[in-house]
Amino acid sequence: MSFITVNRLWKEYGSTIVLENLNLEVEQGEFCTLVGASGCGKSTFLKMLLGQEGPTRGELALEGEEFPGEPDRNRGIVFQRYSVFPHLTVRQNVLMGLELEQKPFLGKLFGQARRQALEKVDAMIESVGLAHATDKWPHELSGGMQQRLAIAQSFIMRPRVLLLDEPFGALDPGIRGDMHELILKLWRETGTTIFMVTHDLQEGFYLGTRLLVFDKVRNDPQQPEAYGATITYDLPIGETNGQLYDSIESSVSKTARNLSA
Ligand SMILES: Nc1ncnc2c1ncn2[C@@H]1O[C@H](COP(=O)(O)OP(=O)(O)OP(=O)(O)O)[C@@H](O)[C@H]1O
Repeated sequence: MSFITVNRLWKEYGSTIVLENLNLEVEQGEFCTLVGASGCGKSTFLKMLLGQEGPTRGELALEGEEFPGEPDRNRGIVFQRYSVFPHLTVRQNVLMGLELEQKPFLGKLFGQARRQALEKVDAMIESVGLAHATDKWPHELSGGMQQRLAIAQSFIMRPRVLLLDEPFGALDPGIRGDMHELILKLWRETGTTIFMVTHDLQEGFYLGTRLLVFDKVRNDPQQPEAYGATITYDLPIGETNGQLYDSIESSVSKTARNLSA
């Protein structure tokens, strides 16, 4: 049995078909990168993995069990725009998840439990390279630092599945390189299964162990909502040649032009 099974999965909103007939088996610890034209349903797929959206038809299973219909601590997400709490310091932002997990009603830890939690928090802050900024507020941090904080917030909860929705899309190229090394380090250390959406095919090839291309095989210009996207390529990284790269890029660009026409 695979860790994650996606079997004949469809997602529709009213008469709009967003995703059609997705089939996928993912093992624990894989790093899947998702690329595709804007509007092809990549974020919708992440929302289904998170439990924010349910399938219209088909099966989505975690270790053979139906995916929980609500987000839970097994699954974390990092968005492109910083999702940290502006009224909490770096340390408080990372501590918050542990406090809510252990004290769901009070949201506060005391004494020994708090000291133990803070040890973990400080180790995580160090691990993402923010040790010098522990007591700073989010507005005092650069974009890259805020994303480091969002990543720390997610990893401290030790999610089994981590969803990254264009997490580096708003960052400068130089900073993106540093973030790539950070995410690869944390992924190797934790063995978390990652799904990451990116618009950058090169980033997808560099980071993932597996590249999933979401694309529309059929497109009716008169009725763009009549057909959904599906997974047109599922490539183990390292076995891809330049010709295939060019053909993915041209197919995704063609769909992007159709969708924005
Ligand atoms: N709640 C909703 N109700 C109706 N339509 C929706 C809803 N959520 C998403 N959609 C539609 O589903 C399609 C896919 O959107 P989605 O955001 O998943 O695409 P995407 O591939 O992630 O795009 P991008 O790369 O621009 O973020 C879009 O046409 C969008 O309008």
